Amino acid sequence: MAADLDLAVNCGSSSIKFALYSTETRNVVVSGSASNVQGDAPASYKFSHSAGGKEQERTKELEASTSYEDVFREILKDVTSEDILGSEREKRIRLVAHRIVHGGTADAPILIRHGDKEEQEVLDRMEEVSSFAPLHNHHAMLIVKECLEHLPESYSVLCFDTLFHQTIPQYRRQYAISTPPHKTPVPLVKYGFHGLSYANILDQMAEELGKPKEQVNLVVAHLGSGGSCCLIQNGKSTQTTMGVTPLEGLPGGTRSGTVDPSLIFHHTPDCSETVKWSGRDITKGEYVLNKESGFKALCGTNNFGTIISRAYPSSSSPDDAPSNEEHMSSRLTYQLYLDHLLSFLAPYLSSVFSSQDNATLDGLVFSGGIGEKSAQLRRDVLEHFAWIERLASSGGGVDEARNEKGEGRREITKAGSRVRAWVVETSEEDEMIRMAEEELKKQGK
Ligand SMILES: Nc1ncnc2c1ncn2[C@@H]1O[C@H](COP(=O)(O)OP(=O)(O)O)[C@@H](O)[C@H]1O
Ligand SMILES: CC(=O)OP(=O)(O)O
Ligand SMILES: [Mg+2]
Repeated sequence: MAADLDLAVNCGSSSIKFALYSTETRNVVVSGSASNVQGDAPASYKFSHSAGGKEQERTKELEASTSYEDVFREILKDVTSEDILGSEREKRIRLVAHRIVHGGTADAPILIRHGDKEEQEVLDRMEEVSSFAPLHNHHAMLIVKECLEHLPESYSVLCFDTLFHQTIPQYRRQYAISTPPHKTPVPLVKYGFHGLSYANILDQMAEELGKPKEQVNLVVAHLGSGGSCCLIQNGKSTQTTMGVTPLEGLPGGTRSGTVDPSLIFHHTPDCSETVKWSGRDITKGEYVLNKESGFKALCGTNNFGTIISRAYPSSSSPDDAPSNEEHMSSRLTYQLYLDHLLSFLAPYLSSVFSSQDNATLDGLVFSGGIGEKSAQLRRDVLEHFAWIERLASSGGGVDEARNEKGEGRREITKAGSRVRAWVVETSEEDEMIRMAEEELKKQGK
């Protein structure tokens, strides 16, 4: 049997999402995710696959100390087992599309296969970039190596989050800081991340609106363990909140987001010292800002669902009532997050409305784990922009029923709204497979 499946592997900071696609139909054959990877609780994964016309689900809880690459090894073994892929097992995999958060200066995806003469050079180049996405790149590259070695017949395609943001103008990429005296692995400018997600959301919204991508204007909030916002004008990224690394912008589960840069020298005066994290050295400053900050530092948990339920406890379940301390710290975390989010969304919306060539806002999109699941956050954001509807006497604003109850991709504002808002379930995996297949074709493989 010829290789008839493509695998997408999305290494997030706390999750590994994966999907196997049929090369012929692009239908998803297996899809799943691991959560709590490298977290405090033991990692677990689940996936579903169709067998004999029926959807079947498997789940597995792993030991607390399981490393990132061991979580992936378990998943690969399970997903390619004989009862799922038949006797050909992993030989059926034609290519693996990998999400690599930081691509450095790469301006296209990179396609490699075990034994290619460029293999080591690509791995070395990517390792150099690793410290610019400390929660992501190193782990993702370990998984690339694992796939190169254990799936030697398959191509690996590195799909970079940074590619989508190459259209951001130079004056927004540049930081107002002197050039360092030493050579850095990549120029110290804004790169931006979550690009695979933004590209997928743009595709979905163009389809939803029945418009060519080149005419679509969106303000997108991708809110997961790490969150960012993106301004998309005429189908191109023109601004985003993350920077030279994924630390800038919004706070996340364990990330500080933007803080006064001087803060770290007072908080952790020895910040250039290194600490071991996940088998490698990172500076203490980066460790504090990436792993000991964010929601976790503010209120003790990095789960935004828990934060909302503690900040706004329901009177119908008094048994689950949070302690006063949990309630107060969660409320503060929620208010801080909402405030930071609004401080990025407001200027993005105003950029669209004040544009000289195309001032139509097609949508304010909520996506990522938090954006897709938190109706309250979406409502609070939209209520902040209700003055636009009042000024225009549009009668628009949030549609409570669709915001609270709906499923999947949907508009959550009333007819006539000037700020039309949508929930879009992003699929970085779909975008990676599209990108990887295009690259394979381009290279005539
Ligand atoms: N019911 C919920 N309400 C709000 N946020 C939630 C809920 N369930 C999960 N989340 C948040 O979604 C995040 C995961 O989002 P996701 O986009 O999958 O993350 P990743 O950054 O790992 O790709 C979790 O860290 C959690 O904070
Ligand atoms: C770039 C980034 O923060 O990715 P994720 O949200 O998947 O961790
Ligand atoms: Mg993610």
